[in-house]
Amino acid sequence: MALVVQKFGGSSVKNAARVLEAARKAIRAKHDGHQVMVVVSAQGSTTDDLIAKAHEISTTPSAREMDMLLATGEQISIALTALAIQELGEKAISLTGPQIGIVTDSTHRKARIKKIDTSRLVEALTTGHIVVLAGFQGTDELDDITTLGRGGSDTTAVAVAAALKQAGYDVQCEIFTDVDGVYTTDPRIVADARKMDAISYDEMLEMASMGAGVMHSRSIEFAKKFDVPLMVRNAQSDALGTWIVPEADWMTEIPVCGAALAYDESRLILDGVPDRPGVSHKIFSALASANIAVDMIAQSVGSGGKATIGFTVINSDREKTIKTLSPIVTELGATLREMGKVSKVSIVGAGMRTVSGVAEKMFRALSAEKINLKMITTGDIKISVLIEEDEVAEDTKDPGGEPIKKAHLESRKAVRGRQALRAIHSAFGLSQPRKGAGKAVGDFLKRPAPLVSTAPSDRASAVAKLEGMEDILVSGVHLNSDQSRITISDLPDRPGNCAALFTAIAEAGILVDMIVQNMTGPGKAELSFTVPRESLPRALKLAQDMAKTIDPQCAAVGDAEIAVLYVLGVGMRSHTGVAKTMFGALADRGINIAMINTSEVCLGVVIDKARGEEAAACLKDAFEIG
Ligand SMILES: Nc1ncnc2c1ncn2[C@@H]1O[C@H](COP(=O)(O)OP(=O)(O)O)[C@@H](O)[C@H]1O
Ligand SMILES: N[C@@H](CC(=O)OP(=O)(O)O)C(=O)O
Repeated sequence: MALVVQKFGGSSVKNAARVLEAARKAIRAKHDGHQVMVVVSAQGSTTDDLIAKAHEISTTPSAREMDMLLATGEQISIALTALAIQELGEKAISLTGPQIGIVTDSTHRKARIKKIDTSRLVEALTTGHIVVLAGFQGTDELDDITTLGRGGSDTTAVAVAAALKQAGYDVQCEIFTDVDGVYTTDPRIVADARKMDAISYDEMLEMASMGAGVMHSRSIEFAKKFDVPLMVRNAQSDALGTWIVPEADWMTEIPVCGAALAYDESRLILDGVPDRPGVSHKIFSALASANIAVDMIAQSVGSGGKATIGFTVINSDREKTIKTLSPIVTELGATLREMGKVSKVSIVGAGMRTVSGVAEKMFRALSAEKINLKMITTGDIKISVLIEEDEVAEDTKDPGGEPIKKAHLESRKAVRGRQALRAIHSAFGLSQPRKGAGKAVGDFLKRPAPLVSTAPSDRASAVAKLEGMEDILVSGVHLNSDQSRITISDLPDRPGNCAALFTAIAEAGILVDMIVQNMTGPGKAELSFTVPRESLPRALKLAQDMAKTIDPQCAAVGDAEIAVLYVLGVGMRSHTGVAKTMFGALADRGINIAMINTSEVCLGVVIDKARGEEAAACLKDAFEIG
């Protein structure tokens, strides 16, 4: 007998008929001989509607009261779902997050889970109930209600599954939604997006944090950390969905597995920043302390002792970011400006680590659509570009006349972003299946299952293990001293430059690692990228020739004296403390950061080669890695 945790998203409980369908699925799993837990979200667009209600009263509602309000959405769903199960003849009990003891920190509206007490759940399961738990909510140490951030019910489901796995249950977690699984990209935007059989934890983590709204990125952190098998599937069919599993060799054969669009980010630019050690730390540690996760960071190399730092934050953090940075901007004698509406398009794939020409293919596809890249950053297994949007509102009516989430309506306004997503999806042939997926999924499922043990003593030790379950997980620090960097400054801000340059580099068979492009002034961009040191002379010559062709004003310079330092783990970007610790440790030793890359599985910085070993050692100390 296994324990099945089924999560039904807002779309899957949006009305009575859907609630009854969800109830039937839960009952079927019970009749198949499993113990069943159901985690539900608020119905349809309820959370959006509640937010709108609050805004009718206050433009700046307090986060604590918002949590009190938003948690009610899920409370309605659990009662209705439990009633539906009872109506269909099975035993069910509904429970809120606070009732079962999901304890979080006090960061209202994006609280992190600190621990889960499984005793009430175990008791209800043991007495034969289908337990219906409210997603997205918990309670802090003051007993105040908290919520986990938009889409947070996935995180509740996987966290509870992880906790019950620690308590000895053979757990499987199913995320029911309104699509058949995880697609190569949002199927609402790209008609030939393909459902994947399987995707790795890291790939899904990046896809989710880059905008694939089908999963909440933090839920994947739990799944990876606690080895919870996860399947995303359709609430209205019995078809198998997509398994999210550990990385396997076949996944790296194709460089890109998916693409994502995010349209809820703001881009901020800091001009005239003094180019000296500790400045990045000052800026990003202030943001981290305010719990603001910075996404793309592009820091130009700088001239005359001044650098430009561009970065993005989600729109809801925009005002807080400006407020937090204002005193620092004054102190540094810098200026802070904003760019208009932007979209971010990203490609993700574990194979990207080793295959060359990926960036080139992406840039070429975008150039063919005459899409201008305002900012570029790369991560271990992803590349993101920022695109300026025209301020055009598209049709915002839902075709089915059903209540629709604001996020889905917003996506329709990202006209250039959607165009870019389609171009990239087609360039990488993503509608074609990845080889080897079927067999690999089969192998994964043959893993031995843990024995069920619910003895009270085991439960106590399991609860102890869960203390700090959402703490940062840094698994390693890696130094690469074999890279060199090329910087092209004064690039005219127009489509096609990056495509031309990286085509030449890819044709020469040179593997590009980090890429950062930033706007440095009106109509001017600066592009930096790293290549293996032995390829520097060839890559530099190509870059210089290309720079001259693009504009005689453009100059390319090479720097062989760099080292690239990576901090690896999960949740590297969204746990703001990682960047803070990293920049802080380097700043304390007066080590200057020349380039920064962020992603969920890796934070990378370029530093002076002479200080590489020392920097690696200080980061190992800072993260307590032996
Ligand atoms: N790569 C992707 N694969 C599948 N769905 C995606 C992807 N990217 C975005 N989506 C969108 O995510 C939606 C499901 O998420 P959401 O509306 O939050 O569902 P739920 O209410 O079930 O939590 C899908 O309808 C789809 O439009
Ligand atoms: N109701 C919350 C939490 C959630 O996870 O919703 P869904 O599973 O429908 O994305 C929200 O809308 O953010």
